[in-house]
Amino acid sequence: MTRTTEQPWPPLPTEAPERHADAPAAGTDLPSHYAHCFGCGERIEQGLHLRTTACEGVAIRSTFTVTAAHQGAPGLAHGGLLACAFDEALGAAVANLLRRPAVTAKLETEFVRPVPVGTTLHIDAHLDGVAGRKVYVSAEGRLGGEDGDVAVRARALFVQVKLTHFLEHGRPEDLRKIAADPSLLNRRAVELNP
Ligand SMILES: CCCCCCCC/C=C\CCCCCCCC(=O)SCCNC(=O)CCNC(=O)[C@H](O)C(C)(C)COP(=O)(O)OP(=O)(O)OC[C@H]1O[C@@H](n2cnc3c(N)ncnc32)[C@H](O)[C@@H]1OP(=O)(O)O
Repeated sequence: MTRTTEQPWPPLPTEAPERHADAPAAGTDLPSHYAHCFGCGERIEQGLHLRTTACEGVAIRSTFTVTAAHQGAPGLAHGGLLACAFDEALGAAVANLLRRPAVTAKLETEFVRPVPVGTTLHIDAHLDGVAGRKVYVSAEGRLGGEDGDVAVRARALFVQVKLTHFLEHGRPEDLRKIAADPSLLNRRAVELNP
């Protein structure tokens, strides 16, 4: 079986991603983009509670601590939730560094080592290339620290979208909740009307 990482990446010619002039400075802790996001939201008790910091260049670093609520096999993280953690970290890289809203079109994950409950996964995500609205981004997750063994690799295609994407497709009652309490959404993450 061919491993994901043996296939060319990005899969087509791209331009080098350019960090937006207003992207958060390296070392800045990035707030959750939405309080009810399963990946980073503070209002989801059993969510992943990813924490993300901007790095130099076109990179970010996230941490995710696996809890008993995230099990697949006894004492081990569920692979789907690990994929979710990477979706979140990759999306945070795209949105915060390019400052444009984008959604995941394709996400590939490679599970290299089991991730036990109680482990903190350190996820380094970096933008790899841009082709029109398409943004190619990849990440590695290490066990226990930035020098730990790689447990998961992921790469994804994000497609930049307009604000209308969320307004047209989002459930009206959730959009109304944001209108009533704008603090649920971090509007500074991206330029909503570039
Ligand atoms: C008031 C609200 C404000 C909100 C503000 C938010 C701020 C956010 C801040 C911070 C976020 C950080 C964290 C987020 C983390 C979580 C991210 C997620 O989980 S996102 C949910 C899951 N993903 C979806 O639900 C997408 C569903 N899919 C779609 O909506 C469409 O398919 C979409 C937008 C991806 C593309 O549709 P088209 O009609 O716009 O464009 P077309 O022409 O189809 O595709 C564009 C290009 O991409 C290629 N493409 C699309 N899908 C592809 C695929 N699967 N594989 C390969 N290429 C693909 C196409 O071939 C095309 O390429 P060519 O330009 O022609 O070269």
